[in-house]
Amino acid sequence: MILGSKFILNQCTKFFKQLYSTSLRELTPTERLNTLRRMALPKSRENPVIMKLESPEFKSIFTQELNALVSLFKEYGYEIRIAGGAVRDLLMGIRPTDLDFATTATPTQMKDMFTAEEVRMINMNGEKHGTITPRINDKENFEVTTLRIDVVTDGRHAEVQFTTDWLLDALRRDLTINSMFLGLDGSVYDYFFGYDDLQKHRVVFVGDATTRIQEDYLRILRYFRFYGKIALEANKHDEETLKVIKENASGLKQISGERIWTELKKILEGNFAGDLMVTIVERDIAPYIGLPSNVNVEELKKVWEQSGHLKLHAITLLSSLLNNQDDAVALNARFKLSAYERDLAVFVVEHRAPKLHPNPLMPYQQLVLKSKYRPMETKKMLTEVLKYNNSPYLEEFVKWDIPKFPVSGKMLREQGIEIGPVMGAVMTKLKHYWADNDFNLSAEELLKEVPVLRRS
Ligand SMILES: Nc1ccn([C@@H]2O[C@H](COP(=O)(O)OP(=O)(O)OP(=O)(O)O)[C@@H](O)[C@H]2O)c(=O)n1
Ligand SMILES: [Mg+2]
Repeated sequence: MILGSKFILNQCTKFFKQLYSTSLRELTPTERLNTLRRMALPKSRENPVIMKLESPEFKSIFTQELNALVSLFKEYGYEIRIAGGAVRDLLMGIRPTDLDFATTATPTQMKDMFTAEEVRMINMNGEKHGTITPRINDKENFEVTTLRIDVVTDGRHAEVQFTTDWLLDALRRDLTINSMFLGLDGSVYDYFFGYDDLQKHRVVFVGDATTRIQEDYLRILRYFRFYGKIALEANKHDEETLKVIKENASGLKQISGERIWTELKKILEGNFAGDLMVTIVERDIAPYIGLPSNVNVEELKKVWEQSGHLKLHAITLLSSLLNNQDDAVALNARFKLSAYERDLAVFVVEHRAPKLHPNPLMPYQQLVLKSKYRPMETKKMLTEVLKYNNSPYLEEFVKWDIPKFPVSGKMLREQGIEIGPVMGAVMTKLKHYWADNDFNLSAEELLKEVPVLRRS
């Protein structure tokens, strides 16, 4: 029985590969749809409606505006359903953050309909790929995308053909768990056993994994992100999927650093982040996403094991792979990090080596006042450093209030120092002196040092 189903699966996979070796582009539009459908059928469910959803999360998505949108499509005789991520989330009992809609109406049909009904449409950039965004009652926007197949993909951009076949739109999606539709009456349409995979906590591509990945190489990272989201155990990957991922990893080179970082960050913030990063490194994916070729995977393993429970910032965990500050600078060049993320990467690498002092927190407290960043920001970054090291003093450091520097500008003016660069320089030196003396000096004691510091 098991052998039998494996045989069928292999045959299907062969068939998929054969088809994609002759480009879809060479076929006529009708031939394309027919061929894809023929290919998909053996892997799909005969009756796609698997249940009726009635959960409170589902009910909570209905607003007056959504009801108006749905009535409009009904009136004009077009089908509309919720698609992809939101269906997955609802089936997991999660209220989705955003809803994507799919429809049998073409973009032109939608435009005609909304124009006739005097519904404003915004952001027409998506039209080429089938997306129209009506704004209902001047209150709520809905992204509605025409069912489509991807005719040509270069791994980043798609040339699309519209269709009214729901199965084919499901087939072009990345993972089975992301390929379901939800009718507004609660009917769940699941062509590729996404619900079964969700229940089994399995992350697998729709149809042929190679094809799905080559349509958009970012899907490699999406695989790991969704693994973190739905799997129950750290390292229970489908070996065949990992093999295909490894074979295609070099395609990630052509994906923009910003897109990679958006995805990678979510992996680093999710479940099993450290384990997933280890897999990413061990399957030789790291160099293609802009990580150094000689990443320190042992350090990552150590940090994950000791500090994984501490909710590390994505950058903190990622920094464990970096060998030095140059690596952090290179990472920023590829990922276009935010200013804080960039500073944090450099800072963690610079300060992660334990600092020895009879009073273990003192070097960190001193640094808060002495670093080039503002004290609050330095404290935040140092908290990450202490988490990185799973320091027993973490809690104490977080609770520590940054002491108020006792000397004011007015006091310095009374010492004959003019407002301006000289005062700034003296103030900084005084602050360092104060920190170096463990914050124990009073204003008078500090002011005594002014003439000395002025000369130095
Ligand atoms: N590279 C991609 C990106 C998206 N999709 C499809 O488009 C849907 C919406 O994409 P997106 O919003 O990026 O992801 P979600 O699955 O909705 O996840 P999230 O909750 O993070 O938004 C996905 O569910 C999937 O069906 C895809 O097939 N391939
Ligand atoms: Mg989404």
